[in-house]
Amino acid sequence: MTSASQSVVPNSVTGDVTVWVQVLVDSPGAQGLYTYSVPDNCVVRSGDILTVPFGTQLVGGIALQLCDVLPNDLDPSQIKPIDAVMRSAFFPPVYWALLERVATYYYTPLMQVVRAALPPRLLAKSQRRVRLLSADLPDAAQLAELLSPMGLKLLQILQNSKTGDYAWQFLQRQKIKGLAKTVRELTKVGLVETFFEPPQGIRPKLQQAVTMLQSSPAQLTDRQSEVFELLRRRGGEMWLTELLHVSHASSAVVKALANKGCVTIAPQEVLRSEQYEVAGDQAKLLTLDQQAALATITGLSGNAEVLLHGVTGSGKTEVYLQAIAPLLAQGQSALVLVPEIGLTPQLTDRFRARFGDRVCVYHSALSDGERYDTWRKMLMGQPQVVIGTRSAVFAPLPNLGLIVLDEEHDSSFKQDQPAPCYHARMVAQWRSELENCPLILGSATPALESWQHIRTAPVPQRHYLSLPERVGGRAMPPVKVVDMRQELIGGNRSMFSRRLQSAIRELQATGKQGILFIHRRGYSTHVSCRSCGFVMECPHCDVSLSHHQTHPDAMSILRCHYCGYTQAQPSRCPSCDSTYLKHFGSGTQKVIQELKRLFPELRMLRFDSDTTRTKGAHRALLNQFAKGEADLLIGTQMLTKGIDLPQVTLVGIVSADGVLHLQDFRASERAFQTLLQVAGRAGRGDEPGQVILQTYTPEHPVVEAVVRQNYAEFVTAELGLRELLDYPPYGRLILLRLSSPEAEAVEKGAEKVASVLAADPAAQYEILGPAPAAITRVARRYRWQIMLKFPLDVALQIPSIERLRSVSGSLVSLSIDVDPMTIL
Ligand SMILES: Nc1ncnc2c1ncn2[C@@H]1O[C@H](COP(=O)(O)OP(=O)(O)OP(=O)(O)O)[C@@H](O)[C@H]1O
Ligand SMILES: [Zn+2]
Ligand SMILES: [Zn+2]
Repeated sequence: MTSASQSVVPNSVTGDVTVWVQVLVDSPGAQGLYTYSVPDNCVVRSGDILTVPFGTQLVGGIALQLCDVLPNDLDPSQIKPIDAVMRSAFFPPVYWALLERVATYYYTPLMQVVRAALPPRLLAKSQRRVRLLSADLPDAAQLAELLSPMGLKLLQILQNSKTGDYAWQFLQRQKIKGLAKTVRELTKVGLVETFFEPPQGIRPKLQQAVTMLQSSPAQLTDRQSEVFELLRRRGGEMWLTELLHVSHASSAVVKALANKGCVTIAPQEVLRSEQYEVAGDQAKLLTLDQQAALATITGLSGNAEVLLHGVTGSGKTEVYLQAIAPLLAQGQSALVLVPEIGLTPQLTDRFRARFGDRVCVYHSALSDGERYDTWRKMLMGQPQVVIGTRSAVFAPLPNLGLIVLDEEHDSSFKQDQPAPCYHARMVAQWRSELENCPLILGSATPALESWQHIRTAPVPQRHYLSLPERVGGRAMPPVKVVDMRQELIGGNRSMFSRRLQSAIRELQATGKQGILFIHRRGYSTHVSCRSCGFVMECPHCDVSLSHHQTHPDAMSILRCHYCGYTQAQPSRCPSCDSTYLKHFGSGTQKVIQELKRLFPELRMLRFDSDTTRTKGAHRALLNQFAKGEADLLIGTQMLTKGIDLPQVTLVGIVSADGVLHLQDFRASERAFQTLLQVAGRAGRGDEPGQVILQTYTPEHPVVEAVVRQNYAEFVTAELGLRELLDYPPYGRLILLRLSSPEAEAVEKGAEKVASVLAADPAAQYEILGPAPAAITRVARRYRWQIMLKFPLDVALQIPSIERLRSVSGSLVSLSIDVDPMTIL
């Protein structure tokens, strides 16, 4: 594939030079680019959305590249013309350059990247229609002279349409010879145009609107002038339903106004978006550290990268807000990326309070219709702030002035599957280069990669900015470690230490609130037989089943967190028939049951992916908690981030061990980040906070680092270990994942792929594996992997994927993960 960035050449058809266009075709059968010719009367630019003939169909496509020489293996007589230009200059050229870069770096076909970037079904099922442009046609004699017989026939058909338009497929059935040519003929003389109708379900939503036409019409009835007056006071335009509702008038009254020529009633596009209501808010007086950071950021011009390293509660968000405000005033837009939807409500509220409806939210939990509308709003080019998760890094914002990645260390910025397995931080770096705008990476616990990237290379465009203290001189909450082995020795068999219990009791007494962090959702992590040791496992995956039980009398359910398999818990051990099945480990549900037993009065809210599945559930739960409707918020990973509630004085970590003992070279880094983030939720208001961290391994270096809350110290030690092993950020990785329903096929396939990799003369990598994945079977597929370790500063070059796929065998699927984050 060739680069689209060099191809902003408008089609200048002069003389007999034929112009060819290379098109990215949106059809499941399409691979790579296809060449079409551009008909004489047609102007194509790269970035246009086209329809092209493909096989027996007409499909959507995107013009990537224009050329005036045909690749020499192609026969000009075999090349078909494009059918029509549906939308001109839909995408700016730098946008294409970005998508191409993603495709190349992540070894993914460009069309797949396009699909990841575009809202769903934008091209896929769009329907092409033809419409009459004007009702006043020239007279019959003139038309007969102007048009071919087929042209006349088409015109007649369209005139018979009530709406003046017909679907292409309908017209094809009307026996018009050379429909495409005929439509072009009519287009050329300005009688018709073709357009894309968005797919069903995501077409623009229309609603009747009433618009005032005169300022003070005479001769109205009392009722009519009342309604008219109301409309005028509301700015002269209202939705019909709203006007009827507010004025208590009947639609006959409004119709009468329309008949008298005072108003029009016409359908208008409603842009669907999440409903919200927030009070306005003003810029805060910055602390000295914030001021210094903001001064650097606003002083940047063009491409630059900033690491904003601010401890939890140091006011990073306020810096983003004040950095964005002047951009909007200058007509530029900003993109703010956040890791998870769970923490967007509070953040989006803050942005909306400051910038009102110039804020758009874009994430995968929106309905297709909402996503489509948000896209349209973005493309309209008004200065705006888009807040979104990972995929919003592709938001087509014209005139981008700044990109912010909040909580940049978070692993949910990386897409694990499907391809492209991109990291939004990487894509944001490219985008800021291509758009020539600054990028801010914000975190209390920066990723080692980001820290190393900014700190080591003394490049003028990279800035390290620090906010070492909390706003308002608030203290960081002290972290108290409780050794759970000592508790056991002291006779406490509960999962709550005496210290945590008394802290919870104190919460209740003083009316404060607390957050309890548990590593796992569900009830317990696994179920096994005390008599024979049998562990209940998923029949489709090599993992143990988790036990779920919503309340003590509810049925016990076993669930696989990898494939969703669910079964009732048997009453006897399937292996030895004993009745001694026991639950091990504690999930959110078990913690809640235990707390209910210890503190019958305690009001609790559970916040994990089980309770936040429905739309708006995050916001509802957080609102309830913020309003003081519960004493304790109990949840998983999700509540480590972003929650900013001044009344929270206690954070309890029920067991740090689950986070500490993961088997991956990033385990320590992740554990440190998670624990420090969750600790940071305490003491953000006027009352000081405290953190109680329970563990069986208090001497673990990560626990010690969390107690000292010293990022730099932790990072220095951790970087030393990484350097010894050439792991990132001292080397780079590509993970090849193979899977198959056949155990033997995947093992053989992995070995063959590894031997091709080893035989590559250009190889600059070290091969680790092939080896079975840590979880060797998921959803009935056996999994193997091969890790390639590259030194820094060499290109991540591997043999072609087609080659690797061809040797891996037909039963095996192979995917490539560049810079993998999870290696399970
Ligand atoms: N200059 C300021 N004056 C007064 N209050 C401020 C100021 N800056 C921020 N705040 C408030 O301090 C609180 C913490 O700020 P913010 O949430 O932005 O911190 P943060 O650094 O993003 O924290 P975290 O990383 O923990 O999410 C917020 O309630 C915010 O409104
Ligand atoms: Zn048993
Ligand atoms: Zn399973």
